[in-house]
Amino acid sequence: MHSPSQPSTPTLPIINITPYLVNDQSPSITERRVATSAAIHDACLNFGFFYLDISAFVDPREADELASLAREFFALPQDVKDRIALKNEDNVRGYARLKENVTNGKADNHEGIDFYRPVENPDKTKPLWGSNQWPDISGFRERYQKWTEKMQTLGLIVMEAMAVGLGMTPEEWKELRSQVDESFWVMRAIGYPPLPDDHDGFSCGAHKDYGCLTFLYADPTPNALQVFVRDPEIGTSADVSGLPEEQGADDGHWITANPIHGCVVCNIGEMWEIWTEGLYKSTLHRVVHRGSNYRVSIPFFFEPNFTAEVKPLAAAKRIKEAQNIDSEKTYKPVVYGDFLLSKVTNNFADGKGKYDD
Ligand SMILES: O=C(O)CCC(=O)C(=O)O
Ligand SMILES: [Fe+2]
Repeated sequence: MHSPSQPSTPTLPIINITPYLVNDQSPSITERRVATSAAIHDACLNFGFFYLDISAFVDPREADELASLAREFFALPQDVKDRIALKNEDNVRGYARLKENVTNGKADNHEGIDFYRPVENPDKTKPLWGSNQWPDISGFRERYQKWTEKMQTLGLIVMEAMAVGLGMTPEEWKELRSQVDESFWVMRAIGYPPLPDDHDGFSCGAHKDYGCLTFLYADPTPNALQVFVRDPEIGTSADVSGLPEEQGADDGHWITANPIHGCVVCNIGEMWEIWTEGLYKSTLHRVVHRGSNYRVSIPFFFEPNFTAEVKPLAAAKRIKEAQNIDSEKTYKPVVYGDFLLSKVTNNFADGKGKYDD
């Protein structure tokens, strides 16, 4: 029970995507779609995070299988895992050892494999332009590739639901869709051994996702993912030490986002901040896994096309004007591929990790 002086901990909304899956234009479905879109809009305004019930879209056992395959890979001897090391390729596709990635200056207590959208004419000497490296485990590549296809379809579905939530016209949605229909996606399989008490850092340090939409599947391990909820009323009770000032200045606190079977955790990345000129904010999150088991998570990052021009949307401007919301800062348009390239190259030069700004 909460004492009267303690604010109750908010929980992230659970939103079911089913109304957008059925091919039916009846008034009742339209009504349900509008309600789904309104719920996503509210979640993006208030949290930047929500649970998306996708059990009508994929069999949850498919995701469980991905986690088992990842577990099988992470259990291999170090030298076998290193055969698909990042440095064999373009430095972004492949395996990173435990503590290899650094966030906010501290080593992350996880290992992982990253896959990106395949490119035409791969050339591993060019940043981001290499080939994916697949573990030599039966069924791994096939199952993961199937997941990337499903998550790309889901990405377009959720984008459409968001377009409706923002009141976009069909023409505006068509234009936005053309910026994300060949998503330069990233998929990651992450393995988290328990965080030792004396580790100076986190399982995954606090960061915002930089792209468009993240669909995170995680195994059932509780008390691992934490989400920073802004709340100017409460003031900061959060440990934001070690964060860059622009990330640590907000008032709020950390809440735990435990996995819900049949759902992925969905959050918005910084491209949505540009599209909406800050109406939707991407939200800090981190992983603190102190349990005794080995945790596996599989985030899929649905990103804009490499050539997408990400610029403020008229629909978001209309909402801001109607509600007299001023922009706190100006959001400069970016070409997504250029943004990603400069992030990847700067980060290598500065010794920063993939989660750093
Ligand atoms: O493992 C998790 O729960 C979160 C991982 C994450 O935030 C990321 O890879 O961007
Ligand atoms: Fe993240």
